[in-house]
Amino acid sequence: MGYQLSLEDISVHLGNEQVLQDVSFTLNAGEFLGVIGPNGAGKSTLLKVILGIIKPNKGRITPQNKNSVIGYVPQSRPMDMGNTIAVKDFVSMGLPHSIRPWLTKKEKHMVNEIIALTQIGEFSHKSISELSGGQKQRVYLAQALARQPKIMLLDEPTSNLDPAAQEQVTSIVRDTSNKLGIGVIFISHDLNLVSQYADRILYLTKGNYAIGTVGEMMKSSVLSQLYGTKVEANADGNSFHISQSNQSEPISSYSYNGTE
Ligand SMILES: Nc1ncnc2c1ncn2[C@@H]1O[C@H](COP(=O)(O)OP(=O)(O)OP(=O)(O)O)[C@@H](O)[C@H]1O
Repeated sequence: MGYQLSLEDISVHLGNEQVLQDVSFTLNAGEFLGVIGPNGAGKSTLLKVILGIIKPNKGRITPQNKNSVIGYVPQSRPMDMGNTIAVKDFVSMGLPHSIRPWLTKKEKHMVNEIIALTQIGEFSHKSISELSGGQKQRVYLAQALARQPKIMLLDEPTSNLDPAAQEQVTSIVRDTSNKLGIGVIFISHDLNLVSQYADRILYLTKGNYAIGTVGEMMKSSVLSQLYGTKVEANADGNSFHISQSNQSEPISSYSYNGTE
């Protein structure tokens, strides 16, 4: 059946706010879960709870002691300007700790496989500071994969990237998840992007959430509950236009190629 991560009735209060309330879901092996929601909804808090950085006020995550199986990819940002480490060495730094200053044949083989999977071979001898934003994100992904994680948490890994690079990074994550059976939690502000790749979508708003396939999530009843106002979703072929009943302009429109 593979590795599963289960959250049961997770609630988190921060300051005076109820950020997460009774959130429950199971992430299956090889599943890609897209997490969307407005600013401050609790998306990063959810990842921090899974990472064990924030202790929930209520609820339980199983299995416990899971840090050795988690890979983490941060938000893309202009950084590493002075990072002169070669890409290949940077990826190798993700390997589980070893006191040896060299790589075994098996480790070298694994690093090469990951480099191929994340499509970073053509610049693997360059230094990090010479790469574009999209190339860097693939390198971070590769380093996280070197830990041989069972699940990957990605916190807006495609923000600040151009549309082509966003597509490339997300599709590589999808392929990797399929090939290695890794469960993925992928935070994004871009419903268009994640709905093309995700098996399920978790939509968070402060203190509320819904989870389901893209088709399930786009039902008027689900959206109305999340936005706290009546929302109409009209399906015309492969696209949806979501508009608030009292406004003429759609608040969100998107297309997707998924099937229900
Ligand atoms: N350490 C903290 N103490 C008090 N409140 C906090 C703390 N960390 C986060 N919060 C609050 O919790 C809420 C959720 O924050 P979180 O960063 O999880 O949201 P998010 O959905 O990831 O937002 P964004 O899309 O802006 O990244 C916000 O209202 C934030 O102000």
